[in-house]
Amino acid sequence: MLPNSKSNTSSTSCLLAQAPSCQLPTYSSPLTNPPRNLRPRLVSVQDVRVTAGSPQKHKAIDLRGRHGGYRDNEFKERENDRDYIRNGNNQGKNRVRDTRGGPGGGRGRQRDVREREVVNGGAGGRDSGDRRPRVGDREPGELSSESGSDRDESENNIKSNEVYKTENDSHSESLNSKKRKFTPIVWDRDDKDKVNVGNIALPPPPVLPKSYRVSPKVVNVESNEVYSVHQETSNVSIEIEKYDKESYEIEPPGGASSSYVHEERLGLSFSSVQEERVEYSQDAGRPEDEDYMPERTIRSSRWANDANLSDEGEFNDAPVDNRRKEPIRRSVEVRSQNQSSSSEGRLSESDEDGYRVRSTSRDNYPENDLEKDYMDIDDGRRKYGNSRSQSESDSEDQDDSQGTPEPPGPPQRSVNMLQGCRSVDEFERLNKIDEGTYGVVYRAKDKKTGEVVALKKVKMEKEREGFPLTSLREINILLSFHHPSIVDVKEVVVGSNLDSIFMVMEYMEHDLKALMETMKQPFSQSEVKCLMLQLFEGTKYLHENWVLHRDLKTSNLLLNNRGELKICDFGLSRQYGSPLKPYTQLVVTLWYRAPELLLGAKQYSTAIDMWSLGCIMAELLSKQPLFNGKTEFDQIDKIFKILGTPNETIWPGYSKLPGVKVNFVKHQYNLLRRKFPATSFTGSPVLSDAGFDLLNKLLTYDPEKRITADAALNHEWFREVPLPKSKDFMPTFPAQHAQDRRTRRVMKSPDPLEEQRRKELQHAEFGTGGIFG
Ligand SMILES: Nc1ncnc2c1ncn2[C@@H]1O[C@H](COP(=O)(O)OP(=O)(O)OP(=O)(O)O)[C@@H](O)[C@H]1O
Repeated sequence: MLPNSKSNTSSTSCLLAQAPSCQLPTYSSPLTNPPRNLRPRLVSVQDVRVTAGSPQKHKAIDLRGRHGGYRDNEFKERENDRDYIRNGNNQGKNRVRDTRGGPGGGRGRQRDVREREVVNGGAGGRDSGDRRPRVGDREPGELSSESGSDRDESENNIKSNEVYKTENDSHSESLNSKKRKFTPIVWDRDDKDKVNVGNIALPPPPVLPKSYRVSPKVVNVESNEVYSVHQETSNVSIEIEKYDKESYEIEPPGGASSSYVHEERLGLSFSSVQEERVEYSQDAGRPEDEDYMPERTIRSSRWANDANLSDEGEFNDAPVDNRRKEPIRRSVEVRSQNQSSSSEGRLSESDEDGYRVRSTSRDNYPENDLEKDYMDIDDGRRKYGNSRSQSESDSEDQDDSQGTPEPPGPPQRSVNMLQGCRSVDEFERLNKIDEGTYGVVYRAKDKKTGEVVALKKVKMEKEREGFPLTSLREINILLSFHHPSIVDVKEVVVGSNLDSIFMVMEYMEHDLKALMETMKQPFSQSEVKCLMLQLFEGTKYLHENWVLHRDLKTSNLLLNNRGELKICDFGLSRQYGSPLKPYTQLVVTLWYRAPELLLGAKQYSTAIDMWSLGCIMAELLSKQPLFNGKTEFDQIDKIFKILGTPNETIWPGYSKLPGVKVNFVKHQYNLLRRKFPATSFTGSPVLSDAGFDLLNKLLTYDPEKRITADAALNHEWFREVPLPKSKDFMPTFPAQHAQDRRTRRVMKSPDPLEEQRRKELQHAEFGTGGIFG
């Protein structure tokens, strides 16, 4: 039985009747004409021609208008509608907001900060973000809601001891009446006879307006590669070139600066170059391309000078000069490592999906351009690891040093990419924000515009196998997708020593994990609603555009002082399609990992992100991670203890999951409600019945029954009092610029990539597949 949430029904419907525009903002998918009876297809640059001078030509140029327009024209408008509703129900508050202007609001905001007093730093004094007029922290309706929930408390406490089965089953009942959009099904014309086309609406693939930019070649002396970043509004392709030993060993006169190495390399004729391409854009760099750059030598480029002059470059962490010869030997080692391990790197050892071997026949390409485009990212790493298709690899890997066969497809670009990307020297480094395993994030200032941005440097020094796949994915996706709830990548810039690549992102003052660790009180329900709405909106956008994030967690959710939440870190994200294919289960940070992943399901879909959102919602409400397991086994045990051990009845197919071999203890009850009572005398986080219903639906075991982002956006919780706080009224917090966020983190969840590495080592040593293997 579902928790009773009727207490607020009348007020909700009343609100809606007054202002139907209270509906949450919807973000239309960028493509307007969804294909019928076809797989979603990436609109290639062939399909979308943007003439030179188009406003979309450069993302950086287009950015302000795009975002401004989006927010101003649509989102704001709807927010106003929401405010209007609140005003209609709260005249006093409305008056305050309308008449106060800055000063009064400032007082309100300070009270916000005081109430949520942060441990470090004063009460907002150092806050450099926008200061909006603030009113009191708690919404007037909030208290009444909680007290309203009190009425149901006794009933709910009884329900909390009901067998979880009942609650989970009720989800499916409630969903029966709704059309589930869980796994969009697509098909080829060929498949039509197998699939009932029915009325399934295909989410349209993202539109990919062409805006072609190319970068200088970037030398990675560690892996003996030269990268060319081809940046389009919609797509980034990174071309990786390797050079043969002889050419590489040419001793440059006058020293061995990396710039000179670069110069020597560019001086080679392409016939002496062994070239491997990781190419994502079907015809990027077509000779007739208007943006095609005439070849220039590095000598004539400012980059040559910069490389020598940029030792003071604030972003150059890795010395490169003395290692010029090392990569020659390493190059050979790397290749042999690749051959023996056939690893595509840390991410996809077991990733069986998306592997499209590029053979000499065009027929072997996926027909679906969208699929191909993203899958080629995986393919790229595999290709780089294996150098070629599996069928060819045995014979050809052995004489890898003699040359890599040309991949089929469009003619190879033989131009020099010396224009397009700016240098990181055009930014002033302010401080380091965070350092992950594969990226370092800095706060920096654009010297020209004064704009403060975040620069994420792609770490390459740990890469044995070249450009990190996670970064390729992230750059590709973040440049393609535009949504107010997804962090915006403005451009890609290159390091002054030409050995690194940076993503220039909008700067966000906080991530939710670091922020919560400084807060004394958790977010209120109305604040959590505001955050969750934005989170569902961003996730819905991703899923509608066929992308799984696969690492949603509080440290990957950024918050600025305008109350805007944005999803970041797309390193683990990937394109998905239908029919589903097996993907690696080693995704999603352990604490946020869905049970189907923990139990070894080979196929999964958008529901894994929804589980993570359930964990996040609980964490926002309680300021504590919901399931903080130390190992996979511990994680699943913690889940079962709270939600009850699943069975075949509530989760058909459960018993066949590979991980269910283990004899789990049978926990009979769902105790989640105890953690989030409707009222509390113990300080537990309070959650209304409707809120609890949503949380339960997010944490539903059966992925097929788990709520979708779209359905979650329409959940009653967001329409009952306390209404979601407007972003303008969200509390602001002092930005703690000067401190690396990671060092401040108290509770760290195990990183899935680290986990994978550990497992690979275990696997190599013991040949086991882990606890569930
Ligand atoms: N645009 C941004 N503005 C401000 N801070 C940011 C931004 N992007 C990322 N950060 C900070 O950097 C941290 C790490 O970013 P991100 O997760 O993208 O890097 P990562 O190397 O992939 O990290 P991880 O190892 O946790 O996966 C975030 O948790 C956040 O604190």
